[in-house]
Amino acid sequence: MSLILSDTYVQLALGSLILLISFILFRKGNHLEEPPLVPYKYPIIGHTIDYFKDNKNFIKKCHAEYGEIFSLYVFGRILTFVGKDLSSEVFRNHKDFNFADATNENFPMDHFLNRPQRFFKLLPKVVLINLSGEMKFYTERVQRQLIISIDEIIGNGKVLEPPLKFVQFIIAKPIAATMVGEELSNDKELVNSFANATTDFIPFISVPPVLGFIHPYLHKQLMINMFRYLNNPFKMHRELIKKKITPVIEKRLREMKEMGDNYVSPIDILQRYIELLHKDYSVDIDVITDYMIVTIFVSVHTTSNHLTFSLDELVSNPQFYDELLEEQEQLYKNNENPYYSVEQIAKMEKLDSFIKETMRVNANYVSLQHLTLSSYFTFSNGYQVPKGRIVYIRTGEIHSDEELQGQNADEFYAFRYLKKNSRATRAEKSFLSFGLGKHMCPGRHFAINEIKIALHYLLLKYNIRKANSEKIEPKIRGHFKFPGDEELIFEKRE
Ligand code: HEM
Repeated sequence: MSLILSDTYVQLALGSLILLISFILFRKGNHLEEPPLVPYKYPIIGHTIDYFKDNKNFIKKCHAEYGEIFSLYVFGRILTFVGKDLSSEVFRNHKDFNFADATNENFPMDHFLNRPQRFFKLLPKVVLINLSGEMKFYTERVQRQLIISIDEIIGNGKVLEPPLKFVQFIIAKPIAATMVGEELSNDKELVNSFANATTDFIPFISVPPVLGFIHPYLHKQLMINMFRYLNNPFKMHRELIKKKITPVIEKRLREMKEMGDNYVSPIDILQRYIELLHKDYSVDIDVITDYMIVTIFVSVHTTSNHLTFSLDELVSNPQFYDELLEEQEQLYKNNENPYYSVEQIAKMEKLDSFIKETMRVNANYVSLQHLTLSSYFTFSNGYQVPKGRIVYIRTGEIHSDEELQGQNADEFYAFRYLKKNSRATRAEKSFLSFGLGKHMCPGRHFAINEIKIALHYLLLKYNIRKANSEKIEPKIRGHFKFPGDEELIFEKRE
């Protein structure tokens, strides 16, 4: 028997038979009322080329022809897309759909770090309670560090090209001060790793999932192996972060043990992780390092991107510049203290509306992918999706819908949200840049405050302009939007 099985042809035949049976069983087992699958010309390739070539117009066309919910065949996988009528059902039913699990399919961070799935479950709570919930402790520190980093990076004036590269450094220092304390945030090597750790991941995210044409699992395995075995600058950042935080963690644990109830806890996210994860004053430093890495990953690049988008919109829409500047000058004049309080920052209402409008128009056309967790899910219009299906939200369409956004939704209007009780951090089904529902971004209060403060100081200190008269357009890669690379000119104001 073993002799027969060892024959390559017999093995191949058996393998094919198993595949065929599984395929038939899969087809037979799926009695669901699935959303329409948009027809495609080329087998295997499906809609992949149209989807990546001109995502916005292709999705628009499919919506016009197939309605609120439809499916496409992209990189060997059926993906379902929903718009303004059904998206809230995805966010509301968080036991049926999960964003982190869908992200994990293409970008398995837990695997990269050799951790089991959902290892970092403390993270959203820590961010919500200890960062966004305790903003008053961080506001002054963020301003102090932003002023220093703006001075270090732009000084008496500079041309930033591409701007995002510089903005990452401006943003990384105050985030480092919040995560690991102000003393460590003076360490240039550490801040460099905070600034670049995420960007150094981008080559991995950008690998086109061609193996997905055979099976999505193969692409995931390729990414994990590339990450683990190829020369990888991200590992260098991780080692550096570990080296820098280790003595601080050890010192803090020693003092916590010695001083007991008299220990005055430093206020930063590192301390929170130490307190939550230590056992008898001993902690696995690799676990804390990985928590730090994931926290950097969700915070630095997202905030830098949106600050850069804001600068691009500021110079591309000069009609709003003077009014935005005036608000900042008023606030500055009326401030009697060296730094602003959370309440004073809340008064930057025009700036808040401007940032929200920037986020609205620069959202990815489709985003917020959610993996279907339950055996199937039935939408209110009767269509069903099976377990394992990734459902995308047509965010761009929702963000440019006149019924939801008001008049001229395709134009940039900086004061769209002014006096409408519609802050950038508010949960609204018409504004999805921070997601919605149970998993809505818990760091949004911190992020918006940091972007506001950075813009406030930049507007006061510099005349900001672009080199030519054309509007700076975002770079589009498939369904992703990135800030443009065009130079931004910062001239010191008198
Ligand atoms: C402008 C900057 C930011 C943007 C646009 C952004 C956007 C998002 C989005 C779209 C989600 C998914 C929400 C969903 O599942 O519905 C998310 C989740 C998350 N964000 Fe942010 N984010 C930003 C900044 C930050 C910052 C500064 C932090 C923390 C320091 C942070 C921490 C998190 C965490 C922990 C989650 C996971 C929440 C969960 O799974 O329950 N984010 N963010």
